[in-house]
Amino acid sequence: MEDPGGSCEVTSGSRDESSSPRVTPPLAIKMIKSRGKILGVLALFLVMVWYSISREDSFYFPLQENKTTCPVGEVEKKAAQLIANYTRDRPLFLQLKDYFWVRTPSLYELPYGTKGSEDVLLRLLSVTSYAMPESIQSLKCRRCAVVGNGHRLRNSSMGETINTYDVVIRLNNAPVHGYEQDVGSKTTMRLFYPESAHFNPRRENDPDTLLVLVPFKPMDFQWLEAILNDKKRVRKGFWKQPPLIWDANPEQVRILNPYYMEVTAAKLLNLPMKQPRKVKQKPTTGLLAITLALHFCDLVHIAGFGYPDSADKKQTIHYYEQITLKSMATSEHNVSHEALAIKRMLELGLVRNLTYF
Ligand SMILES: CC(=O)N[C@H]1[C@H]([C@H](O)[C@H](O)CO)O[C@](OP(=O)(O)OC[C@H]2O[C@@H](n3ccc(N)nc3=O)[C@H](O)[C@@H]2O)(C(=O)O)C[C@@H]1O
Ligand SMILES: CO[C@@H]1[C@H](O)[C@@H](O)[C@H](O[C@H]2[C@H](O)[C@@H](NC(C)=O)[C@H](OCc3ccccc3)O[C@@H]2CO)O[C@@H]1CO
Repeated sequence: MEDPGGSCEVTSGSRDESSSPRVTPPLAIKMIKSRGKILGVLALFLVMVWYSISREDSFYFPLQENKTTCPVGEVEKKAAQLIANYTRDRPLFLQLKDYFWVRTPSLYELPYGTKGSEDVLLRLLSVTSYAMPESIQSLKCRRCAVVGNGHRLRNSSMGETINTYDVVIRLNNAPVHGYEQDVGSKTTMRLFYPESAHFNPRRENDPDTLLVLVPFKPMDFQWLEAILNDKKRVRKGFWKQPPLIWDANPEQVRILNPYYMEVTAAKLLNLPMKQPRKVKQKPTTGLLAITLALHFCDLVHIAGFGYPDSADKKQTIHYYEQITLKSMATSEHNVSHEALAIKRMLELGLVRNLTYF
């Protein structure tokens, strides 16, 4: 008889092994085919799970983990293995009381301490705030994403994922406007120094973004004071012209505690706190931001970190502009040394990477 379905398959039967091959009815064929598909999908899923687990920088399931788990205490435990004398007791931002009432003398000058800058700080801290906003401080789980400015964010479609974190830390003048699909739009904190301040801060930040000044030299305080108190701007002493008009809400401005620069340099990069004049080396703002997150967050994921190979002269380094490693020739950073520090963090499971590294 002709197969009504028109496509009979010949299989080896199990009921009558000795007789000639059995003709399988169409329903059974469909079932076998769909079972095959299910098995295929399952196998693919298992491969993805295996791949995700085998790489410390899981990127298949960041959303789920980010949404459902709060690994309370894990960052502290692992960070203590990497950072000697690790403590969460130090305030993230400089506070007026340290310069007004107590005047705790700092051991170091900028960028590792505030020695010698007390007076300008007193003036600055009386016009800025220093507390962490309650909305951030009281988060049940501080899931943080630190977004580096690296080119590997370009066409990454990471924006939606990045926006799901409770705290999103961005750096310097890296734009979000026009890049939302790849880098997201939420910005909880932005770390910057005068030379890296965006000329249009309102466009690239949320109204409640904390604009965190990272002070590298005393002039950085002078710049902020002149802006906030509308004093005469000083043009000399900067390695690149910072904005002369900077339209930011003073209530959103904070000053980073140089303690975190000290920890990054001394504990993660083993840099001496006092360097000879000629051998100047300092951490990048990105590594500093990761250090900060390790002292504040319950979970730290990073994206957009990683420089091209030093031999690669053509590869652009940022997701938003066409410049190469050449632009960093006088930057005073050791990016391969930093890459090792980040790799150690990834290996420890202290941070996870949303892009590749
Ligand atoms: C010419 C120059 O001085 N460039 C420096 C720029 C520049 O001053 C600002 O972009 C403002 O224009 O700033 C730096 O950094 P930059 O602003 O380039 O990037 C911020 C942080 O992202 C990480 N990054 C960036 C690019 C890349 N391919 N891989 C990365 O991992 C780094 O951790 C980096 O810190 C800085 O502040 O650290 C470091 C750069 O050396
Ligand atoms: C996190 O560091 C920031 C950036 O990534 C660095 O490249 C930049 O380095 C500059 C360095 O800070 C400058 N030193 C001083 C004391 O200002 C150095 O100055 C040399 C100079 C001076 C005048 C005109 C041009 C160059 O220039 C470095 C950049 O080439 O520091 C950033 C934080 O400020």
